[in-house]
Amino acid sequence: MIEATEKTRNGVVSVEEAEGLLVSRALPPGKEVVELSQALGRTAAEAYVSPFSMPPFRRAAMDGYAVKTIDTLGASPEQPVLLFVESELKAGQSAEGVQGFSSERSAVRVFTGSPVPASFDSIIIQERVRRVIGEDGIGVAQIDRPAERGQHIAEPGKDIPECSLLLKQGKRIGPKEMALLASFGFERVSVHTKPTVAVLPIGEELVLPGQPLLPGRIYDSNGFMLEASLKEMGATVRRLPPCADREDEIARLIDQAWETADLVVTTGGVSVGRYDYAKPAAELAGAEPLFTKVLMRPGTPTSAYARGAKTLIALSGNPSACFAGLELLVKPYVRKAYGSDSYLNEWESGVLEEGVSKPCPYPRYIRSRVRPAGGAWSLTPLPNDRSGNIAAFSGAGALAMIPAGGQGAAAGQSVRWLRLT
Ligand SMILES: Nc1nc2c(c(=O)[nH]1)N[C@H]1C(S)=C(S)[C@@H](COP(=O)(O)OP(=O)(O)OC[C@H]3O[C@@H](n4cnc5c(N)ncnc54)[C@H](O)[C@@H]3O)O[C@H]1N2
Ligand code: MOO
Repeated sequence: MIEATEKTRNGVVSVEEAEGLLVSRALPPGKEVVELSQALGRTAAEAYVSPFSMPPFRRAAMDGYAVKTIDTLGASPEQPVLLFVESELKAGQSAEGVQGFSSERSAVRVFTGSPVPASFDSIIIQERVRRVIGEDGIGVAQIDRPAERGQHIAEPGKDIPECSLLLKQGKRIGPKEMALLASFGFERVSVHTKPTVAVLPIGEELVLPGQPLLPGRIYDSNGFMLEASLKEMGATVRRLPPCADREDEIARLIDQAWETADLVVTTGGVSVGRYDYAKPAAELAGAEPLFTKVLMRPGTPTSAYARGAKTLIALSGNPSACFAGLELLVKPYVRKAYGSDSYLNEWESGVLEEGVSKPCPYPRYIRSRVRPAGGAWSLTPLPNDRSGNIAAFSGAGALAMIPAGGQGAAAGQSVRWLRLT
C-alpha cells in the first residue's frame, strides 16, 4: 500500500508527506457533458480551443463613420473634407451586400459592434464629425482632420486568433471562463465528474441546530464547516448527523458511507481518550492506517486510513484543528479528485507583523490577517487562536506557518502562508 519512509513507519508524517499520501489516493475523475450554464465551478475535462477568430469579423469599436483614410488627407477646420454617407450598418447586420460604396469620397455610418466593410480602414467617432445635410447620419459628413488608419477598428482575431487555447484541461470554470466558452458558442462542456464526500461528526456531546442545548452539549459546527467548504469546492457532500462515541456504530457508518463516497471525513474522537473511537472504528471497518499523527499544531492527532480505493481522513474535533486539517489535507485530495490541474497547496511567503509566543514542537498553523505592505505580504496573527476556539475563523485570510523548534516567531520574521478562500 503506502511506501513507508522512516517517518511513516510509525504512522507519523509531516504535513507535506500527509498531503502527498492523500493526493496519491485521489482517484482520477470521470467525464460528463453538461449545459454551459451548468458548468460553473466545474473542471474542464478537455482543453478548449477557439474554433474561429474573435472578433469574427472586422468590427467598429466606436459609434461614428467608417472612412477611407486616403479621402481625409489634408482635412482641417479651414479646409474640411466632405464625405457622402450613403449607408448605415447596424450591429448585427452583415457588411456583405451593402450598397453605396461606389462614390470616391464615401463613408458608412457605423455603431459600436457594427461590421466594417473591407474597403474602409478607419472609424471617425461621431463627436468629431459634423453632419452637413441629411437625416439620421445619412447625407454628407464634414471631416475636420485626417483619419488614422486602423483607428477604432477591431480586426478579426485581434482579440483571440483562431485555434488559440481558451482553457487547459483541469482548469476550473469560473465566470471568466464561462464568458470565453460562451463567446465561441460552446453549448455544452465536457467537465470532470464531482467527487462525493461523506462528512461524519463524531461525539456524544454534539447536537444539531434545532435541538435543545442540554447541559454539557454543544452544537455541531465542524460538520457544517466541512460540508460548506467542500460544497464550495464543487464536491457532492453528504453530511451525516453527529454519531455517538460507539466504535461499532462509527465503523458501520464509515462502511456505509464508502458505498457512495470515495472519501469519508470524520471529525472528533481521534485523540487518545477512552471514548475516542475514530481510529479503531476505521480498522473495524477494514481499513489500514496511512498515518496516525501529523507533525502539525493544531491537529496533531489527524489520521488517515485506506480500504482499497476508499479513503478516510479523521480530523480532530477541536474546531481550529479541524479547520487546519481541512485546509492542509482534505482540500488537496478533493481538488485532485475533482480533476483540478493545481491541487497541491500553494504556499507564499510573507512577514509577520506581530510576534507569536507559543511553543512549537511541530509547525504551528495560525489564522492570520494578510495584507500587502511595501511589496511584500504582511501577516497579523488573529488573537484568541486556540485549538478549541472559533473566534479567529472570521476575518482570517491566511494560515501562517510558524516553523517548529522554537517558542514561536518574532515580529519581522519571514514565514510561509496559505491563502484561505
Ligand atoms: N491526554 C491527551 N489529551 C489530548 C491530546 C493528547 O495528546 N493527549 N491531544 C489533544 C489535542 S492536540 C487535540 S487536537 C484534541 C483532539 O481531540 P479529538 O480529535 O479526539 O476531538 P474530541 O475530543 O472529540 O473533541 C475535541 C473538542 O472539540 C469539540 N468538538 C468535537 N466535535 C465537534 C464538532 N463537530 N463541532 C464543534 N466542536 C466539536 C469537542 O466537544 C471537544 O471540546 O485532543 C486533545 N487531548
Ligand atoms: O494539536 Mo491539538 O491539534 O488542537 O492542539
